[in-house]
Amino acid sequence: MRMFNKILIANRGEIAIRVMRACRELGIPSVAVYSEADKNALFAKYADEAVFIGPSPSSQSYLKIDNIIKAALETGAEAIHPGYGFLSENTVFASTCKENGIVFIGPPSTAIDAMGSKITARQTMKEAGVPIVPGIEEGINDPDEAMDLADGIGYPIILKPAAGGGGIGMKIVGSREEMLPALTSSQSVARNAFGDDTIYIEKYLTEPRHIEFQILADEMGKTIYVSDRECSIQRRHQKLIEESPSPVMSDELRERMGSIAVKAAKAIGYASAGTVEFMYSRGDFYFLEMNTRLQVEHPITEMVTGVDLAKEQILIAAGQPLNYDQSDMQIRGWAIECRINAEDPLNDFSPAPGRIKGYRSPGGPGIRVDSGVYSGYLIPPYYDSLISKLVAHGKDRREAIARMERALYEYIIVGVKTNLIFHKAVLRNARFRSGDFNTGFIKEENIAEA
Ligand SMILES: Nc1ncc2cc(-c3cccc4ccccc34)c(N3CC[C@@H](N)C3)nc2n1
Ligand SMILES: [Ca+2]
Repeated sequence: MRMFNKILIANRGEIAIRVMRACRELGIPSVAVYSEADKNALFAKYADEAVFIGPSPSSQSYLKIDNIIKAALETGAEAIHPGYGFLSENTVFASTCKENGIVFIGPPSTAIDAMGSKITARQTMKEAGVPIVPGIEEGINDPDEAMDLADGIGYPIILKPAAGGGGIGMKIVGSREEMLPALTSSQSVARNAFGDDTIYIEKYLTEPRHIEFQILADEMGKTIYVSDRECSIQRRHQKLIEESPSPVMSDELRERMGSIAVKAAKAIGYASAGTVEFMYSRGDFYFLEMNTRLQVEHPITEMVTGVDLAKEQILIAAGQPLNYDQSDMQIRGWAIECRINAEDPLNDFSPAPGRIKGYRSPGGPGIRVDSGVYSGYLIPPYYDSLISKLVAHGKDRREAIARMERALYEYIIVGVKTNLIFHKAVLRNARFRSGDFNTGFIKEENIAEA
């Protein structure tokens, strides 16, 4: 088993520090890459080495494959961890690493490709026996054909761009009469957003829950599910509060969904950490998509299982067999994560960068804060507005909620607007506390007026 001499983290902020912590615990030196705007950032100071890779805009720094490869070659880093976002699901980057003799800490690029297009993903899952939402597998372009297919599926249906994600260009269609205008508008949105107006149709599930399964797979094909996560508290497809396990989960359902998630991963020859997303509605669940990267919300899985997912990714990439069997995955207690963003709740939650003048993060029993900021830090406007992930673990959901509320009130961030007030409002909301919610929660509960 080869262990890397040095790992370069091709990311920034909290996730860069998270991966550097795993490196440090494994005794592996880390290399940070930073842009102009991040020259004073915590992650650049935390690493053993730091390399400047370009101007502030992501397109000239964190997305610039050549600059990152050059930094790895110059520092002699044998492996690169991409984190999430940026190049983490970019197959050209994964292949370029390989061509330069650098290990990409993540799945084989063939697995990333398999999940890249929603249509091929659906077809692959269907063949693997993974339940997918009733619909059609190939894209449609002919309106008349679309009308007949929609009749076959039964309204309401939802139109989805094949090349897209994050809900862009999706249209819910309630009846035959609405079909044509909806198809035309969905196609034009898809053409503008993705340069590809291929649309496919699915049966519309009314306000499903978003439940996802963390997967770990080694390079010999051994694959396990680690824990389930409930991610239904979202605004415009941005997750805000996640928890593990899901309030609707039972041992039986977990075994059923987990085994399907493992089947999905095996069908594409997956290796590393990955997440299979499902939509859950009235006891039925359907494959939504697979994320071929470590996700923002991975800490809640770590808190209830004790598995260090970033470390496991590194060991897997070094060719090690999985340290765990499925029977080792036991969920202990409950964990909740709140994404603390620098955004203005009174201005439609738009990003609100600026300088943090006062900062004190919460602590005490069951609290974990994964943050990339400090007092005096200037939050740049070029990247996402994530300040930190506040995670609370308790012996059960009630204690996890009580600890999260305590931590939210302890959290001091002065000088920038944040969504702390929004999280406080959700945590005290009766429907949230009952666990009986779905992806329609934010709209229905009008939390935004917190
Ligand atoms: N057939 C069918 N029925 C209902 C759906 C409802 C949503 C949806 C809509 C709104 C918020 C969501 C949050 C998490 C998961 C799904 C959603 C949905 N999404 C939203 C973006 C993309 N991840 C898939 N697809 C759906 N597909
Ligand atoms: Ca995805």
